[in-house]
Amino acid sequence: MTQTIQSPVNPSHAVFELFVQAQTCQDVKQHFAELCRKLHVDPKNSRSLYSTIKERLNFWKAKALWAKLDKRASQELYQQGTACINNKCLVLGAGPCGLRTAIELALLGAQVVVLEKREKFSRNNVLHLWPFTIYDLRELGAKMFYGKFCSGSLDHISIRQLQLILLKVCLLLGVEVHTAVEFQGLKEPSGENGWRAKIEPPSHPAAAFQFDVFISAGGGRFVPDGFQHKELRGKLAIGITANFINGNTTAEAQVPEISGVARIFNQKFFQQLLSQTAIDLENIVYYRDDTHYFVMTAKKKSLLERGVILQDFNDADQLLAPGNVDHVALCLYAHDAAYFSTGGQLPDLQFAQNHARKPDVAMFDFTCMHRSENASLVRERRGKKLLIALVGDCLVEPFWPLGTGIARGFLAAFDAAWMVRSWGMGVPHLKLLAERESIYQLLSQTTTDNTSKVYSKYSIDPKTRYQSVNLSSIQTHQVQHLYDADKSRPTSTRQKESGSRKSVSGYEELLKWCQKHTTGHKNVKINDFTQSWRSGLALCALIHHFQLHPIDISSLDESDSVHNNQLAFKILQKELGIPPVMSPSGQIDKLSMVLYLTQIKDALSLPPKGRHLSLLHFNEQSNTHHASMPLVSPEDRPVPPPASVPEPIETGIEGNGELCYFCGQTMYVVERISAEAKFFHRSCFTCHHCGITLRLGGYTFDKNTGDEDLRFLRFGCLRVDGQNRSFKVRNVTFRDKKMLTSRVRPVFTLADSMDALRAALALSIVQALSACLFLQEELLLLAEDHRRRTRLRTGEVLPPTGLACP
Ligand SMILES: NC(=O)C1=CN([C@@H]2O[C@H](COP(=O)(O)OP(=O)(O)OC[C@H]3O[C@@H](n4cnc5c(N)ncnc54)[C@H](OP(=O)(O)O)[C@@H]3O)[C@@H](O)[C@H]2O)C=CC1
Repeated sequence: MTQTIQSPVNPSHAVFELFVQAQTCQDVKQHFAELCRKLHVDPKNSRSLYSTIKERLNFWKAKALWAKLDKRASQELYQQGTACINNKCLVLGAGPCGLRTAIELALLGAQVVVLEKREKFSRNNVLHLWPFTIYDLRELGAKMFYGKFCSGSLDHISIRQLQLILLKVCLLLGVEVHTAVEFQGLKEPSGENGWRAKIEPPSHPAAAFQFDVFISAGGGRFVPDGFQHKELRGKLAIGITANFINGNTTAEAQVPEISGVARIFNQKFFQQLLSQTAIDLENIVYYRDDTHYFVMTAKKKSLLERGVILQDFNDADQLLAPGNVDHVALCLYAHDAAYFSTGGQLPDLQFAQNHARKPDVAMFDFTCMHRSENASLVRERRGKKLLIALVGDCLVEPFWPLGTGIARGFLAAFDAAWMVRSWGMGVPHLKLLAERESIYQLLSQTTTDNTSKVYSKYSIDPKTRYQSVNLSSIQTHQVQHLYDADKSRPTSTRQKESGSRKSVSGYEELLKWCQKHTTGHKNVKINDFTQSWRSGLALCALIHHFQLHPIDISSLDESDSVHNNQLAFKILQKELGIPPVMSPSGQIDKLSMVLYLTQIKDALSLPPKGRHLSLLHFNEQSNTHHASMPLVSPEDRPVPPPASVPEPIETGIEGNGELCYFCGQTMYVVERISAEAKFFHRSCFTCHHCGITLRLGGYTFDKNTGDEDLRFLRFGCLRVDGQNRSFKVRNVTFRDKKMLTSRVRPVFTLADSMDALRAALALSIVQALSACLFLQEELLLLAEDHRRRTRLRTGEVLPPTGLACP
């Protein structure tokens, strides 16, 4: 029976009010349970919960919230809450990202259960919000739940408040949120049961929940089984966070916030701080929220001098181990820094309490970032498939000083929900994995500038958020390893155990494939990945065998390796879209060659229409060659050539046509790096002053300010004896003016190289892996470097200079 409640004295209105205003996780859950009781709603009926509450709670204040939630729920892609009607999702972690994902899954119509091991929401630390997150949260009713939400120019919120807002929305949408429940692993299907979770306490009802989607949002240190996390550690940078009680007095409200002051912008401030307090900082931020929140980067030397760190160690873990930190001295350090930086306007600074009821001050090494190699996988046991996806810090830990954490966390939450939608709608698992990984490639590059500004159009559809997104940059054959159908052991274990064995067999397999498809060609004998390819004839033989382009192979001169290689590189780039990875005249690097040949093999193993489009440019002449081909098995048989005239291959243009900024010579993918929108050989990136090889992120630069075209850049070492060096202008001109202003190029570089990286990873060859990890490190540094320079230009706070140094 429908019960409509309109009286202003209706008790359910009062309970609703209590629910809206509740300021602890327990209160929120308790008032929500009470609201359900008052409205005679069974909270277990998750799918109809929201509509029933809405129907029965006809309260003006609630209606304003319903209007917002209805607006979001009316987006077509949710299909009126039926897109995932048959899916059951378990979300690990009730941090902001887990809860935000849960909301989207509920809107898609899935049954959603969230597990959180903490009993309380107690994190005072404050998160920087990008404009789209502010818009998104407003549209979910944030302002109603938390009146102070982003008022005025505020663009931050405490983690605790954010969790409370999202928890309230979750509960209204029928999400079950269980706190004080720890996820301990997945239980494989057995008997009639599907996938379940092993949890603590084991008797908790959530242990019986069977699901087909598992979202891991357990934070930065949580690595679900089957995923590989990569750690990127920069030069030591010690972060300190401190929260002080906000008495919300008028005097406190007048103290200006510090959205970020970095040493390089205010030398005087930091020098005075040092001389008056012996505190040496790289930067400091102050936000006034539920608490007075300070976060700063401190120099090790000053921490040692003030007795915060007891003993000096090179290893960061040892250095910051609890036993090596004097907590009282740390509190004093944070207090003095906060007091000084607010000009003494907060005279009565008292620490707020953390979850352990201790002064809320923490010190950590925040240069260490974790990032998952992939965003998703599908596991199948006993015919039951489970989609697993990562979101939030569990997927990519943010580089703290950039304030990107929650924005990228929400983007990943939307992306994961988009994948679950495809899953619910029956998209083949390899296709949705490939799409998810394609989108994941963009995540670390996202900024407020390169994401859409039309926030009102944001949805879980990636195209509404990313300005340019290629949903198929990763193809299904590249994600086969993310489909784990092994019945006995998890992927991670198998990978660890068989890594090296697979590498060896991977080499052999590739070698055999090359031998098989080049037999019968004069002067071609393949028995390794270096010497056998030197003359270029082996590559030409492969091209000839597969009839990628007509080559008169008998006319090629074995001694003219440069010409032969140039010819092969051009054809392979044109016909298969595979760029050369080395110079036609240079040394052959085994790893590069393996990578190159694997890409060729992969491309040629695809059905003809899956190859590069330009395969269509075969002609009758190719047929002639076909007749003279050696015999091949049916599955290897060359593609029947369509009729058209092949474009002539100019061998005079080398490689992919990019020239090094410094030496002007051609660059190949593996030897190319970039800084300040300039591209150059790794070996050419040297200090102008002393000639030492520079690392990405570990350099400084200056430009000739008198030159309007910014034509001359000088690069050099970061520091010598504490002083920035001065450099003479390097007299180099650009060949391509487009390079001068293009700030987007590093992003393309990243994407290009990530493709190469993924191809190499697919090889599962140990050498390839280690080299690629190195490459990825460089790429991450490159991305940070790019952001760093952007922030430098826009005058925002910068991380300390040492941060970007590898
Ligand atoms: N100090 C700071 O300022 C921090 C900021 N953040 C920021 O918060 C934002 C959101 O982060 P998000 O990705 O949601 O991650 P969070 O760390 O906020 O949330 C993850 C939650 O999952 C819990 N959890 C971990 N393992 C388990 C388990 N096995 N079973 C049940 N619960 C578990 C964690 O508890 P527990 O924490 O006890 O492990 C935590 O409460 C990001 O912007 C991030 O950068 C995140 C962490 C710290």
